[in-house]
Amino acid sequence: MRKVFSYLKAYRVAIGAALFLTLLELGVELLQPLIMAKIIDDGILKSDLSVVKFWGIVMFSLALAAFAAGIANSFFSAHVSQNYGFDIRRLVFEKVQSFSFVNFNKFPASSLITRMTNDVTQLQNTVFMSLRIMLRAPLLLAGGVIMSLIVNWKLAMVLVVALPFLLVFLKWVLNTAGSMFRDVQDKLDGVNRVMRENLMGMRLIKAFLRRDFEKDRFEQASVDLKVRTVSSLRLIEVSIPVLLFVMNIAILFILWFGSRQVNFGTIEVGEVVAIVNYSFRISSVLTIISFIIMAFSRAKASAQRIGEVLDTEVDLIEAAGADRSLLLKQGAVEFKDVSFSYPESDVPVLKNLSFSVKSGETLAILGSTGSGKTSLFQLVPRLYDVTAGEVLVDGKNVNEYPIETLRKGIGVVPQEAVLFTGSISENIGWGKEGASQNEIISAAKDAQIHETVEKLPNQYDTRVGQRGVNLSGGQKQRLSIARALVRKPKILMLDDSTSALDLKTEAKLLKALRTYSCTTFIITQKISTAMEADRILLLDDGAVEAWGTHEELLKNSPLYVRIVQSQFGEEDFQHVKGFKQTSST
Ligand SMILES: Nc1ncnc2c1ncn2[C@@H]1O[C@H](COP(=O)(O)OP(=O)(O)OP(=O)(O)O)[C@@H](O)[C@H]1O
Repeated sequence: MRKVFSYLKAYRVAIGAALFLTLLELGVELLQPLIMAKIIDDGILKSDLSVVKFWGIVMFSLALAAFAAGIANSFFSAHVSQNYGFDIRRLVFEKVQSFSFVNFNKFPASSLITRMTNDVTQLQNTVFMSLRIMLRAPLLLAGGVIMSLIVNWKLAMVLVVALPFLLVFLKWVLNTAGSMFRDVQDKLDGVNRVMRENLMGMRLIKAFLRRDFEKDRFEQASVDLKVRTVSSLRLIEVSIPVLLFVMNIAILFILWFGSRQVNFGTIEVGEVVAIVNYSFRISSVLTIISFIIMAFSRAKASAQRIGEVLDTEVDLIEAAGADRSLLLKQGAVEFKDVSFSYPESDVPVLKNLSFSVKSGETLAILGSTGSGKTSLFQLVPRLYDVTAGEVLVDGKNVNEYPIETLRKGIGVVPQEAVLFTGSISENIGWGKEGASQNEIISAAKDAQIHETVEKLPNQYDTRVGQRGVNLSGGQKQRLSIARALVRKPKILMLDDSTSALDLKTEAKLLKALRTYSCTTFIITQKISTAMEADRILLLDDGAVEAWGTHEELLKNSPLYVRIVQSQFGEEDFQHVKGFKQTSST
């Protein structure tokens, strides 16, 4: 938490200015009752109008100065709080960008969004409030007591006795409210999670008629948030009457003692008025302090949550000795006895895989669902690290490459096409920083999406709706492929990315890919696609069932033969066998 607040150091000058102006305002506020006492005792009670006039003008001038100081303070406070919020949001965003998937598992997306938005706003508001009033309130409290002691120490002892009780009580409220607001922020994560899932799955919810079910789910999350918020606020609300009750009793004492002393002639009326005035100011300050406590408790919880993100150790890091000069030149890939299990599970997903793909070759990966195809993909660009064995690119372990170099040379097309809000052009160009329009169009042509884009109302400037809502599945897939092609990767990895394409379009795409000097991995379920590859890797339950050319697999792998038969039927199977044998001779 301390670390989160330490980023305020960058604004120490503006903070200093804001605090100085607060002190100015505070000084005026503390002087006012004294001047008032002077006007009453030396002016009104002695019927001396010149004293009333003089001190009246002084009081007015001071009020003007305090007004100007207040405005300037607001300016500095807003400057510091907004910039600080901006910095924290950027830091959290950058940190999240560096997260590995293991880190992501610790923080659900909805929670990260709340931390980057609501939690940062809480901090921002608290910093603003601190610079405006948080310092002023305790100082006014202490100043009020000191000034009362100066006016008449005997009478002011009432305040000296009452205040320690109040301060202990306030500390208890602060600690208790802190943990309660932590719960509130966690419940807010819950509401965001349900909301996010609903917005993303709206089509499914409508198609499955699950509106009422989702409504109940949302209501439950909302009720949880409301209950927690109400109980936290209630604590603060209850604290205000307690504070005021104690202070009112203290004021009654002051009036009772004061009036007796006035009768005995040991104290001036103005002095009693001044101390009562200070007491009322202290009462109002205590109310403000309750609200400050609320803000601070919330900020404390938010700072903890932001601190958790910033302090997270990114476990997938560049090796200390990564060779910065290393370049990914050929794109040859070799798996050497690779085993892998996801970090939070002991179940091996890939078992002792060994195979290699020469530069420029195409490898098709086949296997039943859950056999580990996507997991295998993730090891090449180091989205995960192997548990055992080695993944080599151009003969070097992937760990030896700077992560940026490695990933720059790889074009990944994920199973589910991910598009961003923006134009078609921007979505394709996203794959390569500074891609020219010609490069974008050329990639689109090879990905077989150019003709489709040309028919759109604004061609390449057509906006892609949220997550590509205005595009078909096949169009989204081809845009994703274009995005990977535009970076002219040395290794291209297509994760079942042609599943929504018709056979003719797919054939054209595969032909275009041959013109790229890159090593290509294609996860596919279709034998017709696999047959186009130089080699095929057949995975079964995370292990290599077979690896080789189509013909070799037909000879050596009964499982491959069964898959071919199931997709082509016995008659066409003979044809497929013959066709491939003929074409290879
Ligand atoms: N993030 C994860 N954490 C833990 N286990 C996972 C994770 N992702 C996948 N798995 C498990 O790893 C195994 C292999 O999954 P993977 O996605 O690699 O299979 P796949 O062959 O690509 O499947 P499909 O063809 O259905 O896409 C599965 O049993 C799956 O449950």
